[in-house]
Amino acid sequence: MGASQYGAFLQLVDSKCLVVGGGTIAVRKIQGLVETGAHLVIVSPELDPRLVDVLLMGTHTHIKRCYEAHDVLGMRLVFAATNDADVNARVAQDANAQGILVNVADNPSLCSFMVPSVIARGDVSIAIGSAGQSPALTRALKQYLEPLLPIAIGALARYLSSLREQILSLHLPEHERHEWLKRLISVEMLEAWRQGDHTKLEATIQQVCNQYGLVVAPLPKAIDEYHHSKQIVE
Ligand SMILES: C[C@@]1(CC(=O)O)C2=NC(=C\c3[nH]c(c(CCC(=O)O)c3CC(=O)O)Cc3[nH]c(c(CC(=O)O)c3CCC(=O)O)/C=C3\N/C(=C\2)[C@@H](CCC(=O)O)[C@]3(C)CC(=O)O)/[C@H]1CCC(=O)O
Ligand SMILES: NC(=O)c1ccc[n+]([C@@H]2O[C@H](COP(=O)([O-])OP(=O)(O)OC[C@H]3O[C@@H](n4cnc5c(N)ncnc54)[C@H](O)[C@@H]3O)[C@@H](O)[C@H]2O)c1
Repeated sequence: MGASQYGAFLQLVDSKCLVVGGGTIAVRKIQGLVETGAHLVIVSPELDPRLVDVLLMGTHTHIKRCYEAHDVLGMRLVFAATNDADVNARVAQDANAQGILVNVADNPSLCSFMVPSVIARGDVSIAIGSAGQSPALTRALKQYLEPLLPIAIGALARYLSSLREQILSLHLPEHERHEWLKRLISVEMLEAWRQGDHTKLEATIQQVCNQYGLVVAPLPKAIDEYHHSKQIVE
């Protein structure tokens, strides 16, 4: 079955994003934004104390007043998260008039994008959504899937990325290159690695790399980190 909404991961470094409102829901949206490198402008007469640390980072701004139409100008994304439905609807209208993507916390029909539930492990993440049908289901699904994604999967991605760079630098014919890169990891290897058995992954990587005379770094530290993170989680 196809999806009614289009999934995408946004690159927001140095982009200005507006959050209208400074309560519980604004805090949640902001927590998901701070690590992206976006510059946040928060317009709200009141501010949840949890946002004090965010402002101390020095790259974000708080404008202590009610929303005004010009606040949306120059923004990449806009979040309407006040507890006033009329204000949220106005924010949506103003953002739409400027062609800016807008998220409206209390009205899915006014959203031009919805915020997914995210399982994040460094650069590896899973985003889950229900097109606004049931945020509670979305959140439960995240909790259900979370144990499947070890914390060290981010480190494994970095390891595979360095191998991939080496392979790309060999300038092999496209078909051969793709075959190689696909052989480096599979569902079976991932599952074994997740269970703490890294031999399959190690053997395949060695075999593939030896074939082309590539020097492989010793066993990915990711494996050690995996055991370590497992101990922390358990
Ligand atoms: C995923 C997550 C991301 C985030 O917000 O960061 C998110 N909602 C989360 C939790 C959550 N939200 C609500 C509950 C109570 C249970 C329930 O209502 O089911 C719970 C569960 C809880 O809190 O446990 C209430 C709620 N939510 C919306 C409305 C308005 C409406 O539907 O009319 C109301 C009713 C307010 C009221 O009752 O008046 C609307 C939206 N919420 C969305 C996202 C978008 C659709 C996502 C999707 O496609 O599923 C959308 C459309 C717009 C948006 O906000 O982007 C985050 C989980 C984060 C995490 O933990 O991982
Ligand atoms: N999307 C979701 O996941 C979700 C979940 C629960 C609730 N909601 C909805 O989100 C909305 C916000 O909920 P909340 O718990 O954060 O509310 P809240 O009362 O904690 O915060 C509201 C914030 O809006 C600010 N505000 C009010 N009028 C404003 C204006 N004119 N301009 C700028 N800021 C203004 C207030 O100062 C306050 O900081 C509610 O409508 C709620 O129903 C959404």
